[in-house]
Amino acid sequence: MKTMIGVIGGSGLYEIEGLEGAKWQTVETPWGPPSDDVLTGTLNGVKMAFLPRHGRGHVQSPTSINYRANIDALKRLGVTDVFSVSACGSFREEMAPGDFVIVDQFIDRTFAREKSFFGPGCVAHVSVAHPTCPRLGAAARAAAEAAGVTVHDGGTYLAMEGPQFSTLAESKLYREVWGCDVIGMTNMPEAKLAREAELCYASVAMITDYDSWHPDHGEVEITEIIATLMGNADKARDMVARLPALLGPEREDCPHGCDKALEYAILTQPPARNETLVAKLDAVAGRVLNR
Ligand SMILES: CSC[C@H]1O[C@H](OP(=O)(O)O)[C@H](O)[C@@H]1O
Ligand SMILES: Nc1ncnc2[nH]cnc12
Repeated sequence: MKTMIGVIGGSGLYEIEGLEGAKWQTVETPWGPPSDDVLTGTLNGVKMAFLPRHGRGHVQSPTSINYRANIDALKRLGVTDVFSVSACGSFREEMAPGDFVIVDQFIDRTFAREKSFFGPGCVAHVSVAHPTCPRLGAAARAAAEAAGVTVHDGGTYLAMEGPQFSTLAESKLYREVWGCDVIGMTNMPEAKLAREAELCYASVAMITDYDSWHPDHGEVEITEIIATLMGNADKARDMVARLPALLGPEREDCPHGCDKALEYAILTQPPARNETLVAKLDAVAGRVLNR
């Protein structure tokens, strides 16, 4: 099977460079419009698709992002492997602004978002015990290190609803009691939806600030975040450019089973399925619904 790398660019990363045959493609999905058109092309012989999570010009808030449409659009285009790149606050002294963290766990505190492609008439339960793909995480780490970034391997991402940053009490709770490492507003339900869509998913947290817990840094200042974001985005583009050589143009089945997540997940029996919902699931779950 051919590899197609999908990159979801977070705050500060609204385009990538160097794609051969680059074109912005409009993708229609049954879940509504994605955040923006998708930039497609080829890099080192590997197909690529880039989607700015908030849209070019930063139009969508963490709550208004149509996460289902974004994941569906990437799947519909043929993406096999998704790298999420996000601006995050840090709960760890050693995870400093400018560093990248390869996230491998999440605590989902979001509450105002559509969290599943499935529902009445087609019920499915996938495992998200290990919500990221170790194979992609290793590639992201190698690519970021080659780009000269300080990388931390593994970390728990607290996904908050936003758009306001956390209170001091929340920041301390997430850090001291829940043991989280980074905080952001967008990786949930994105990671859960990627799993439902049988896409391998890795999350790279680009640290911009120390949230509000750090005694020497005070509260989160958006001006500081933006300054750090610009440097981080350059490093992220360098990292992304190195991914095709690491993954290669041909792909085996995922050794961790991300691409078979729906194998036994759908509980609704064929005669009881809702035809309208099943039709909407053509890209996401066609592999198992049409067999
Ligand atoms: C730039 S400050 C907060 C904003 O940045 C992060 O976005 P993303 O995860 O897409 O990089 C964070 O989640 C908030 O949406
Ligand atoms: N401190 C923070 N909290 C939530 N999202 C963020 N994105 C960047 N910094 C953040």
